[in-house]
Amino acid sequence: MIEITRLTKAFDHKVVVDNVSMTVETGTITVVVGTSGSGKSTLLRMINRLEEPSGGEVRINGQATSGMTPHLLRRRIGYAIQGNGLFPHHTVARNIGAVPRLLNWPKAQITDRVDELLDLFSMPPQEFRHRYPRELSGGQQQRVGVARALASRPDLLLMDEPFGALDPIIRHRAQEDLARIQRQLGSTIILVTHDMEEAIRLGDKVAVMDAGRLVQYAPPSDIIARPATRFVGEMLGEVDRPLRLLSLIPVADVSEPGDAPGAAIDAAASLRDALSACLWSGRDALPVVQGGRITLKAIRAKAEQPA
Ligand SMILES: Nc1ncnc2c1ncn2[C@@H]1O[C@H](COP(=O)(O)OP(=O)(O)OP(=O)(O)O)[C@@H](O)[C@H]1O
Repeated sequence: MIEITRLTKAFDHKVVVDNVSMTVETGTITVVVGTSGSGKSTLLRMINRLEEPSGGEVRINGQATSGMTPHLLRRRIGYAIQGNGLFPHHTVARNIGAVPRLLNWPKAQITDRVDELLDLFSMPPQEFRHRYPRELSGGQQQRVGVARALASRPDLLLMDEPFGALDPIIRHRAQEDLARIQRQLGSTIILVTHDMEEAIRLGDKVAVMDAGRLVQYAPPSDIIARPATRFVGEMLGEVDRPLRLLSLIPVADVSEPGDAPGAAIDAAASLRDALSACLWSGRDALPVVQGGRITLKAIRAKAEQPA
């Protein structure tokens, strides 16, 4: 568990992170979202002490980071940034193995870990292990950057706009990869972005920052249904709110017994996908692959503004 208590940072008397408190549960993804200059990166960089707090504290599994040696702290915390920060003259394997090497892991264990991570990121080790960063696409470089940050099985992974440089299609795939890998490894991740769509898609919890303050910290469905401030509402974009809400709910939650004509939809698909299929094929209900059906009426009820 990561406990952030009254964390504050001022640069030349200007407060850029203002009294932020939040608790991040082990094995979850927390996404910090806000406009440019709201203090997101500074908040993140105080967690691994790339910036020293002006006030407040961070505890990792009960231990205050202020009492740890910064470079030892940073070996326990993975850090992935936009543009991946890979060493250009080192192979993929050497890049991924950088921290385990610093920690003096035995060579065979490092090789196994590198191959395991490459497999996990769908990059066959035989093909990619010996390549240099320039011999990879932007999306592959980004995956290697994340694999490197995860290599030593850190207590925590901090990610600062990790997908910022990717085009929308690759970006979506990278987000799906990260969500899958996080579930598989049970990692604890704090990710910074200015993209609310990304925050809602990835976060178990979303932390919204406005001018240095944490204005809402809640699961995505709460953020959408009950934005705490006008600023949070603006970040969401009023028009898309029902669709965003539907994208968080699986078909399985509102399917019912009964039949419907035409192609079936998977129970794990979102209500947004189901709505899309209904509209596109002109149907009022769809059969569900695993049995039962999903109706337009049930989808609509879930998209209405909560009372
Ligand atoms: N080393 C520094 N010295 C002085 N001011 C700084 C320093 N680092 C950040 N700031 C200021 O602190 C404020 C918050 O910056 P920060 O990078 O945390 O915001 P951000 O929300 O991550 O923004 P962005 O999305 O643009 O990266 C900004 O006004 C920035 O200019």
